[in-house]
Amino acid sequence: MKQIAIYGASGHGKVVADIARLNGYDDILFIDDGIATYLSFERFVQQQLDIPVALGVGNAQVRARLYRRCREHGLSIETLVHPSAVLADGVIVGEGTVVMANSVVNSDTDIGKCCILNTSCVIEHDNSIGDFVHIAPQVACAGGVKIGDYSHIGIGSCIIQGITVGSHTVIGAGSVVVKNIENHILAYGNPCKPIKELTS
Ligand SMILES: CC(=O)SCCNC(=O)CCNC(=O)[C@H](O)C(C)(C)COP(=O)(O)OP(=O)(O)OC[C@H]1O[C@@H](n2cnc3c(N)ncnc32)[C@H](O)[C@@H]1OP(=O)(O)O
Repeated sequence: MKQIAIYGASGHGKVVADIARLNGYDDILFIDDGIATYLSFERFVQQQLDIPVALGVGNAQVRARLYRRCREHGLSIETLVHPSAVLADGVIVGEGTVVMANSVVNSDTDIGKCCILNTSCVIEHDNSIGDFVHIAPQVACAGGVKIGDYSHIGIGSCIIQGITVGSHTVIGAGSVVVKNIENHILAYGNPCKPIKELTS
């Protein structure tokens, strides 16, 4: 039996579990501190199971907190790639990142740690994606795009070549990003424009 724990038993956690199964993990347990039917993190640590943990939480701040907690306890954090995803030559995928079904990441792109590359996203060549970033389903990033840590690129958005999206920034669903967007900004629309500053 190949065991893994998924930290977070929400909808996102279920999809992560499915990818784990497709990577040969046939014994999956969920850790969740908010739902009594699942193992709490504290109880998981007490059991000293010595199995890897994958992060199953969509919110970037929470995911970062859970990542640090796991690292503090010396747990190994699994990186999961769906078998249908295509990762080109020279792609680096950081620890704890989950790459979902039908995603394509092209040459020489760096993906940070604990990112979510959600279903059917396309990250073209020479992108630089920071840590704890969520690229939602069907996002397309053209060549040479940079995205800072903790940012969320909303479902169905596209970003043209050479654009920089700052850190802690949220790009709303269906946006067309044709100009750089600063750190800590909520932006959306076609063309995508800053709407307001974000404090977290
Ligand atoms: C597998 C998964 O599910 S992964 C998750 C995928 N989901 C996403 O990526 C969602 C991304 N989130 C969004 O697009 C959200 O709408 C946000 C973050 C941009 C804004 O959310 P909120 O701050 O709650 O905005 P709210 O819903 O109150 O809307 C405020 C106004 O902005 C407009 N608005 C909200 N989002 C958008 C958007 N993406 N594009 C254009 N206008 C928008 C609304 O129509 C509303 O306009 P109004 O005041 O004229 O009525």
